[in-house]
Amino acid sequence: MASRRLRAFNRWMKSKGFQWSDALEFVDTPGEGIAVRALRQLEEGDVVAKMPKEACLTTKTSGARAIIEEAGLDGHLGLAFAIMYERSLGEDSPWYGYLQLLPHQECVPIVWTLDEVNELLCGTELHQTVQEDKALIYEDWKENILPLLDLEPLKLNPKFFDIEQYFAAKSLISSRSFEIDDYHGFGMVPLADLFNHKTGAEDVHFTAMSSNYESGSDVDGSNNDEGIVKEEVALAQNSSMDMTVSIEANVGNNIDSDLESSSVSGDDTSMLEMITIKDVSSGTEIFNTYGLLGNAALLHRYGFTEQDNSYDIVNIDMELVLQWCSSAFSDRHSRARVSLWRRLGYSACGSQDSEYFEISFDGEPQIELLILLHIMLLLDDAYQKLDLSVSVAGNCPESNGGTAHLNGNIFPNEAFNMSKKSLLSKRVCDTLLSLADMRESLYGLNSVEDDIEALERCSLDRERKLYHSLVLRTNERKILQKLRNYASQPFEINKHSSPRKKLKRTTKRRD
Ligand SMILES: C[S@@+](CC[C@H](N)C(=O)[O-])C[C@H]1O[C@@H](n2cnc3c(N)ncnc32)[C@H](O)[C@@H]1O
Repeated sequence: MASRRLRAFNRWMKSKGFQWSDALEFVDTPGEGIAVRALRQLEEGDVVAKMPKEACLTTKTSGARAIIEEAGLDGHLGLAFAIMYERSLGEDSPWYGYLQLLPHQECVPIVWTLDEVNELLCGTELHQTVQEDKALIYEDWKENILPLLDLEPLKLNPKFFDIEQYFAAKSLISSRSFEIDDYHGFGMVPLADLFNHKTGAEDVHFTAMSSNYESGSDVDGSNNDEGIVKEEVALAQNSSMDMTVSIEANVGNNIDSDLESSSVSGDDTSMLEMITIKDVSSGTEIFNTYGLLGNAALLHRYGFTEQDNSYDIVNIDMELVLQWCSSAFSDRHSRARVSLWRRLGYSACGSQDSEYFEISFDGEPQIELLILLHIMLLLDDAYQKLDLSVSVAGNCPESNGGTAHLNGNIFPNEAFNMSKKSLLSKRVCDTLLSLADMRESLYGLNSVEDDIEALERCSLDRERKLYHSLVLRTNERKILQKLRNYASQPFEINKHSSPRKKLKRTTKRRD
């Protein structure tokens, strides 16, 4: 039996022209939220749901469109305003049936208190990011939303637009918005956002027929269907959203089994679709995937983590490397060596303001870090020789990556053949061990064993924030332990090492 809020949502979807397979069951579990399950076997390629774009909550469809455009609220800022605005209308909002199903906010770290952030995320990849996010979100609100409350003709009820409501709206956008198309931009897509995530195990894809102009209501639009392309639509910041489905008897606008035979199928640019990408067994949850994300990114955007997430990474900030340098060498030495490393065409991840080196799930450091440490530790003679060759060869064009230089004539040291193994001298390994200790010290006084024990004692239901932050902490610290193992027995490890996975940096990026 569907919960009351689900029944209301089903009625709302029906009234708005949503279509979904009667093989989908929406399951509402108190404390856990909603999941989608398969009531019967689904086959690869089944269109299991169709969502009208006009029924999605976007800056174009919201009643706040004129205010948003007049105030120049772009992107997520505009969408957050649209959500707050529709919420402020209560039952008068065309999205009331949808909004009543949503949680007030998602438990992502931006809605934690600053004390919780500082206590629970200390040392993790998210600590600084979330501190910065909270400050920036507050600034955005103060600069862009607050002034609108004073505008007489708008008559906005401040209660629905205060900072707390803004954070709540931002948390919903981060955890459940999709990029719809060029016209709508990001938006809330009812039904599509009911599917939970499983890393690397998607059952469905979310797709849209896109065209240059999407809406007849757009003054500039011309309903030109030329160049229609069927595209996978991304869940918010991600490249794709995959899902698994769950079952329960739907009331409302159920469509007989396979929606592909329905009248709206085909190149209909006004509809979004959910399509199974593999067979799904009866009775199992249907998952989407929000991308191949490590726990820092999962917690940051969606408020949960996964045990044994092989997409986890730890970063060593350039600042930490420079701290180590200044404890071992003069400032002049450090500056000159970093400068040579850069002139050879190397760089770290991130921007110049916040550079970092990745340590993979297996504990393998990014090669650029090894090369920097190698150069830092070169004896003066070798350094002078290398510096001279780089100068003679002229400025290294940036397009010519460091690898080419080191493999070619510019790097004269024969031993320097770019394999990780050749870079792992005793001194480089010792430095890696020091860096691992320095990085570890950021977690505070608790040992990793303390954290593991705390996690075992922790209840996911009652202490959600603590639980997920402990999963993040312990997994990061296990990677640092693997880095230590790597640096302690480099040749053994390198014999078996696999190519480092190229992982997308997700935690220090500004959304
Ligand atoms: C797009 S919504 C999915 C539907 C959601 N369960 C609901 O109740 O509406 C994303 C949110 O669902 C939850 N979620 C999704 N996948 C999860 C997972 N594998 N483990 C724990 N929570 C998950 C998280 O709270 C996340 O922010």
